Amino acid sequence: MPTPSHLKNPLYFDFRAARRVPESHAWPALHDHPVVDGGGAPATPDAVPVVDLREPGAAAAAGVARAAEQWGAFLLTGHGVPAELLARVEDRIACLFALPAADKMRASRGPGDACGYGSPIIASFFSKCMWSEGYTFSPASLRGDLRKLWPKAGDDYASFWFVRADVMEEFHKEMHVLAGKLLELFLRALGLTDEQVAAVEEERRIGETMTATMHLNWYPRCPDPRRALGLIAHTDSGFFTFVLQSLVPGLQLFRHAPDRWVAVPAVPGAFVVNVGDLFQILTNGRFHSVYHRAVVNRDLDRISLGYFLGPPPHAKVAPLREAVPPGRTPAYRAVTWLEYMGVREKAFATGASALNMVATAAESDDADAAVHQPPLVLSS
Ligand SMILES: C=C1C[C@]23C[C@@]1(O)CC[C@H]2[C@@]12CCC[C@@](C)(C(=O)O1)[C@H]2[C@@H]3C(=O)O
Ligand SMILES: O=C(O)CCC(=O)C(=O)O
Ligand SMILES: [Fe+2]
Repeated sequence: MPTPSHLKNPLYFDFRAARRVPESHAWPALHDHPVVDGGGAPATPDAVPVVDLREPGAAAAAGVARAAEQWGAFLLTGHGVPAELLARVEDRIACLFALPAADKMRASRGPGDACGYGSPIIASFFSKCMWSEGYTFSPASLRGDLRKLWPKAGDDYASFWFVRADVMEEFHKEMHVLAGKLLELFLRALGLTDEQVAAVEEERRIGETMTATMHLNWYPRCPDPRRALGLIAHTDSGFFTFVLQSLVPGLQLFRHAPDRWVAVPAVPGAFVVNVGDLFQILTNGRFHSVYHRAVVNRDLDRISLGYFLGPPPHAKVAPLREAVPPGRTPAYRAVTWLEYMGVREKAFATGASALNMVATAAESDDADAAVHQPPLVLSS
């Protein structure tokens, strides 16, 4: 039988055909820290915090404050996005990744592009490859992008994404509203009163201008999961991220004292919320971004969706006045998201902390980015 053409494409690593993990995909130092279960009884040291949006305002705000200060992440339940919609979204994602390689490659993310198919941006900073594929897109322009990528949608691809873009659009609508609610809750969690929340929005227009980007991950089952890595340890760079993980767990959060990876349980219908670096800056370091990674599985494919919220790329983000203690200088200088991405790229090259690089001189000694992250020793 002739080899299907996509398997001859040297740019495409065919995870399905792999019987072992080649050197190109084998990561050193994956097991330097133990992995513990984050699904234990609430309030035990390793239990990932849960915030239920059905709780009365003050209780939810207190839960968010605790989680964002101590973990930089939490499981969000009671958020109101229908389980049935989430199931359709997961189904759409699975269909996308099941497309023939040639179709996926057609959407390849080129160097310098923010959106497209392939490995995420962070992969380019490492010489090893990750055991995953991804697709990044802006939900605001999804239909147009799909039309460009797959112009034949509607006939050849009739059963595929384009005709079902409505599912992702419906999801985006729900998430956009939820993101606004969560932003407000985060501000209340910082201790801002209703009036201060309104004044911050009036002055900074954070909620009004917040942008959303979606990144879908596919982690194919892997013949030797102890040697491979689905997604390298990182912090998300924006304000905050909603992660929807399938029923196959794989997301791990890094925790100190003692250093360990906490495996986030797969809770049906829940989102994981990650605090990102720009939110650490906005909150003057009160809420901290979370270092996390995704591991792979021997028997099961895993998919996840990241819904990333952040400022418009050229808007300056500086610590909120209300978050800076009286008489102190802000802990970080103002940066745009684009500028910060550049700083992070340099930080990856030198093993430095990007957050420390944008800390103000007066505060950089106690800016706590490095405290929450293990050194980046994985590049080889
Ligand atoms: C909005 C974004 C955040 C992200 C870069 C991006 O422009 C789109 C993809 C996102 C992602 C997903 C995987 C991990 C990550 C570090 C990456 O390389 O691409 C994040 C980026 C981020 O949070 O900086
Ligand atoms: O797959 C996951 O659970 C995490 C994904 C993630 O961290 C990301 O897309 O930034
Ligand atoms: Fe992430």
